[in-house]
Amino acid sequence: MTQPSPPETTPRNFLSADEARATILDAVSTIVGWERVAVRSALGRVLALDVIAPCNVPAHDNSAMDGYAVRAIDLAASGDTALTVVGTAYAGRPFSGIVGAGQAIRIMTGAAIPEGADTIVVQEVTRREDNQVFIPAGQRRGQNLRRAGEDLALGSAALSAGRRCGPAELGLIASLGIAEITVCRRLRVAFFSTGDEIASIGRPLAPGEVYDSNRYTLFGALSRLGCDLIDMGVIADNPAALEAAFSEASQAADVIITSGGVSVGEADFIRDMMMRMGEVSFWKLAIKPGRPMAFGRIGNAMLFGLPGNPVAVLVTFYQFVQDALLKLMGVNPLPPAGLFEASCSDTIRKQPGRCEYIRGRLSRANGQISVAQAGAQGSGILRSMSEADCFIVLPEDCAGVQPGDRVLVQPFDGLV
Ligand SMILES: Nc1nc2c(c(=O)[nH]1)N[C@H]1C(S)=C(S)[C@@H](COP(=O)(O)OP(=O)(O)OC[C@H]3O[C@@H](n4cnc5c(N)ncnc54)[C@H](O)[C@@H]3O)O[C@H]1N2
Ligand code: MOO
Repeated sequence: MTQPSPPETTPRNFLSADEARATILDAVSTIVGWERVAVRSALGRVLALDVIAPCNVPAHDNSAMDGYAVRAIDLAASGDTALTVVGTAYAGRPFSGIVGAGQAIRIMTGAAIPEGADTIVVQEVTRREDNQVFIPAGQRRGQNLRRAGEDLALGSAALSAGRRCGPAELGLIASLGIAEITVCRRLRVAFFSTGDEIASIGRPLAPGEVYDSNRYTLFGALSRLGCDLIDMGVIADNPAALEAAFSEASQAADVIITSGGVSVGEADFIRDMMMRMGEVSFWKLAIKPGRPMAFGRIGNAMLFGLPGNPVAVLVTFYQFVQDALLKLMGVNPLPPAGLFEASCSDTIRKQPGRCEYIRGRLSRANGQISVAQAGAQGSGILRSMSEADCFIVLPEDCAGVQPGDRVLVQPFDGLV
């Protein structure tokens, strides 16, 4: 990996979301290491090598329809042509003879095209009388055939290295008869929460404490990416404990993600410790929520110090960390941001100068997609994050939104 060299920022020089994203992506490169896994275990994994087709798919020319396999040369230009049906071809049980002049074969979808035939006539347009079938004029030579290799040709790259396997990829690999493939090793991510006020679940809260939710949102986000997780719990604002945690994390993991203690407040231990142990820059981002963030490395591990506020954790994770993790995991190209435009049904007040990620809900009426705010937008309010199904992304220069204005929307879920 190249050394990260994030730009310096001052309170007057906030880093834009695009600059932060570009700096982070420049600083990370794919981890080294791969393993062989069975096809099903490849779900969510990233291909380390191209998958080269060891055979044609389909393996043989076959029929796309139930009907009759005929020779186009036998068919009259006008009127019906009577052909003699001399056999049947089923999927998996081919007709082994040759289709001669004036002959036809009854054929089922998926059955191999018998030798001699070059055209499939769908059964609905034909008329059958005993062993004779009448074919109307107007058939096209080669119609309703699926050619050998038309999906995947022998020797071609069926999938490229860098592709993350979803359901379609598993099916594609299986269609080639491949049982095991080579994928990048899993990314190891260590994460912990910081702060004296943060309590682990399972015990009553002492005065001034809050339950640790960040470790659970991060657990969810990281698990969905298929990372190997090293959950290091809650680390108190104590130099010795923090040093031990950062040291252990940097040796065990490719990436360290923390929450809390990156702003200018009382948690200076964490900032000092990050600075002392690694090359870390503290950024003020021109975004809301998620303004303070630390980025750099400790030893060989990349470090993302996310802000403590629970929604700020998720915003910074999805806007900056997730693509970096995907790049480290070997994903290439990275998925598009998935932004589209919708009509906003709310008034949203906003100052220019920072990009805001508003929790929104999409709806559809009369063929129009519109979006509304999903409730209170404070950066500690997880409830609206859970009720939202998208971010409304208001760019830096936006000075507010009126009902009916077009806004950019980033949906949380893709279809596949
Ligand atoms: N004078 C300034 N104060 C603050 C600024 C600033 O620029 N100047 N930025 C504000 C913003 S914006 C954020 S975000 C926070 C981030 O600060 P920290 O990263 O140092 O986070 P903490 O102070 O530790 O915590 C903030 C908030 O979040 C709660 N928290 C922390 N960890 C968890 C957890 N694991 N689970 C649930 N809740 C958590 C914590 O109790 C605080 O309420 O700073 C602002 N202040
Ligand atoms: O920017 Mo802070 O991350 O709003 O809460």
